[in-house]
Amino acid sequence: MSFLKSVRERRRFQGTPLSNKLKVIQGDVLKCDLPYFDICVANIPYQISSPLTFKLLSHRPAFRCAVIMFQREFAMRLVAQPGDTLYCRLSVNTQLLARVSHLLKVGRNNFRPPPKVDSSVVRIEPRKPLPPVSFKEWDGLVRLCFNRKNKTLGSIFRQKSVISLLEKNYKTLQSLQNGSSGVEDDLGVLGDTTEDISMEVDGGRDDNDEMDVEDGDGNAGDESDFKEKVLGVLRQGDFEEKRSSKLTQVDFLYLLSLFNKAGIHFSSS
Ligand SMILES: C[S@@+](CC[C@H](N)C(=O)[O-])C[C@H]1O[C@@H](n2cnc3c(N)ncnc32)[C@H](O)[C@@H]1O
Repeated sequence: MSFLKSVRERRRFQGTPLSNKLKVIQGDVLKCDLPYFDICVANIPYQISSPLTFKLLSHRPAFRCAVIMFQREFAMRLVAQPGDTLYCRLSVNTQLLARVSHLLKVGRNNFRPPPKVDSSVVRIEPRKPLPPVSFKEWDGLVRLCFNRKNKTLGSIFRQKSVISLLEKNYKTLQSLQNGSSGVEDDLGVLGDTTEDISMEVDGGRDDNDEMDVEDGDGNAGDESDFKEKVLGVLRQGDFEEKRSSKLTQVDFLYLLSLFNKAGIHFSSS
C-alpha cells in the first residue's frame, strides 16, 4: 500500500471505536514481513497473484481463510480439476496446500472504467496438516508432467532430457547417500511460476508437436538401464498410458512415492 493510501485508510477510521484496532502497514506486500493473521480479504493487483498466493500459503502459523479477487482466468486455474482445460501446475500446487473454491464472478462492467478482464472471488483455506511431501520433489515431478500435459507419462519419461536429468539426480543423491529430500522446508518453490498469468491454456509447448527426443535403440549401457528403471516405475503404478491432465493429487502423490522408493528423485538437494 502506498503512503497516501495508508493515510487515507487511517483517516477513514479516525474517531471511531475501531481506530485502535487498525494497523496499516505501508509497503510492498511481497517484500514485507506479514504479521499473524487468521483472515485475509484482498482486492489485489493481478500481476502479483501467484507470488502473493504462495507467500500467504507459506506464512506461519497458517491462516484460517483468505477471500481474494483474482483475474477470472487465474481463478479458474486455481480451482481447476483433473480433466478441466485449465488444469495445470498452478492448480495442482495450490490444491496440494489448500482447499480452493470459486465464490463469485465479478464482471468487468462492475468497474468504471471497465478493465480489460473479468474477475472472480476465490476462497482459500490452507490444509492442516499439509501432506508430508518434499515440495521440491513434488514440484519437480509436476513441472515435468505439465510441461506436456496431454502427452502420456510414458512419452514424457522417455525423453532423453528427462532421463538424463533423473539419472544425474540419482547419481548425485547416491554419491551423497541421501535418498530423500526434506519435507515442508521448501514450500516457496511452488509459487515460482511464470505460466499462470499467461492465457495460453497449456502454458507450454503444443502437445501435438513431435519434438520428443527419445533414446535410440543403439544407446546401450547405463542410460538405457536407467530408462528401463524409470519406465518400470510407471508400469508398476499403471501410469505409462496416463496423462497429467487427468491425474488427481492422490495420483501424483502415489507416483512420487513410487519414484522415490526406487531411488529416483526430482531434485538433487
Ligand atoms: C486492485 S487495487 C485495490 C485497491 C483497494 N484495496 C480497493 O479494494 O479498492 C490494488 C492495489 O494494490 C496496490 N499495490 C500494487 N502492488 C502492490 C504491492 N506489491 N504491495 C502492496 N500494494 C500493492 C496498488 O497500488 C492498488 O492500490
